[in-house]
Amino acid sequence: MFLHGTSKVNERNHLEIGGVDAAELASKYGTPLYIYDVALIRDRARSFKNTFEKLGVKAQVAYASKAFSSVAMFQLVEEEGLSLDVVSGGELYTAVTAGFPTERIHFHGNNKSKEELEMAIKLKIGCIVVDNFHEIELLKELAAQENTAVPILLRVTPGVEAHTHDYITTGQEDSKFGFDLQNGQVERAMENVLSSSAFNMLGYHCHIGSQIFDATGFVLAAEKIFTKVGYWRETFQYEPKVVNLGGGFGIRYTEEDEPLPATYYVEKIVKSIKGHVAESGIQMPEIWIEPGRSLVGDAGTTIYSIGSEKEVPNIRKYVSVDGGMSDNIRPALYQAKYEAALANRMNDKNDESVSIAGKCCESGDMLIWDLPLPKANPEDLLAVFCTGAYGYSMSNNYNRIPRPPVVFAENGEEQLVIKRETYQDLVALDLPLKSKVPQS
Ligand SMILES: Cc1ncc(COP(=O)(O)O)c(C=O)c1O
Ligand SMILES: N[C@@H](CCCC[NH3+])C(=O)O
Repeated sequence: MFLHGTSKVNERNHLEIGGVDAAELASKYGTPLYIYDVALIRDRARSFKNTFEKLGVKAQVAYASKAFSSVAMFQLVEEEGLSLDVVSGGELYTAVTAGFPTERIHFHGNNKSKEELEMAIKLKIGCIVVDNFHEIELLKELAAQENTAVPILLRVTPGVEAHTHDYITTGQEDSKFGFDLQNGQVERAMENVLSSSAFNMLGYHCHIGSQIFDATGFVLAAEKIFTKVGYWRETFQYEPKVVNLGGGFGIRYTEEDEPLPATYYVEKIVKSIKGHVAESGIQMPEIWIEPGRSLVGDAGTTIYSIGSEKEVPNIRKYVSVDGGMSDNIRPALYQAKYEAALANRMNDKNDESVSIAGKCCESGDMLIWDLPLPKANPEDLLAVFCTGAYGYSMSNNYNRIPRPPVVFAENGEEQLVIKRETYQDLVALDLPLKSKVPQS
């Protein structure tokens, strides 16, 4: 078992996060429950920011809010001086509700609606990351309507294969995202955008994928963009003020994962871009990045109660918990692996190997296969580590299971930042049937 950030085992043999006893939080708020180690999030944020500062590079670190978005989370991001990447009207609305400075918001997405774009323009957000030709046309219309020039980055697909799960790689040539670097799409987009008063083109964006464990892909993506920068300058008399290399920095879910510190990625990216800048003779652009998982992933822990068990003789023992793919779809979607321990019996000896089943009506709702664990009893608590990214944000109401609450813990204090959904919430949008069975 390995613990992250401020997590430790306290004198009661319980898991403690941010100085707060996780078992006590479970009894106060019920299970399942997500707990975030706020100090760890701050630490990660500062590490990205400070490295850029030390290297003397103008930068923006934008939290990719799809990893975990909530009003309190966005306020924490604002406190730490990061920018914010949103991908939908809903994330944008949450940011506004949190009072997040709109000029530090960047808007992504491969199919933003006209309404979403209008909302973003009216809010005067920092930039829209333009993904495709349809979006260029929508933005022209809206810019004219609002009588403004929209700050944009062009999302470029660099043709770089990130070594990660197929569903979370995005920079390869065959991708739904962005303008292809290889086949003239970027030039067509630039021609269009640079000749229009609707846009203030800040530069280029690319994102090669997620849960990546080396800097090579980022360096390669920068190289692919900069190979063309000279040509673009000649053709369009255009130099980027910003180069955004996206997110995707990997974290340690299990002992097999070997993540690199934020400093390493940032140093490699900055070194590579400085080299290209010197070679091409352009002004040093600002460097932007968009970490999501690496800011919040290992700061989150989910606490479940143990329930039923089933022994399949000579094959395996299933132990079920009171959540599952409704609060963590990653094992089912990406075969993602997690570590876990009994939160109320942390240092007890492991007696057996069990497989942790969720409570959803799906055979594929398995959270962890073959987990070494002490013999668990109903009402013991299972802590699944590293659920801070794409856990709550991808949670759902399958089987009409209410979403769990979220608690922030820091310096021995806790605060509830998202309430547990209720059964009333589940039916709040439902309307009764109008029609009646025809009478014969
Ligand atoms: C455009 C973009 N930026 C940033 C991210 C954040 O990625 P991660 O959470 O892996 O850092 C994503 C998600 O993969 C993304 O699609
Ligand atoms: N949701 C994914 C990552 C994709 C992020 C969005 N581009 C995960 O849980 O790993």
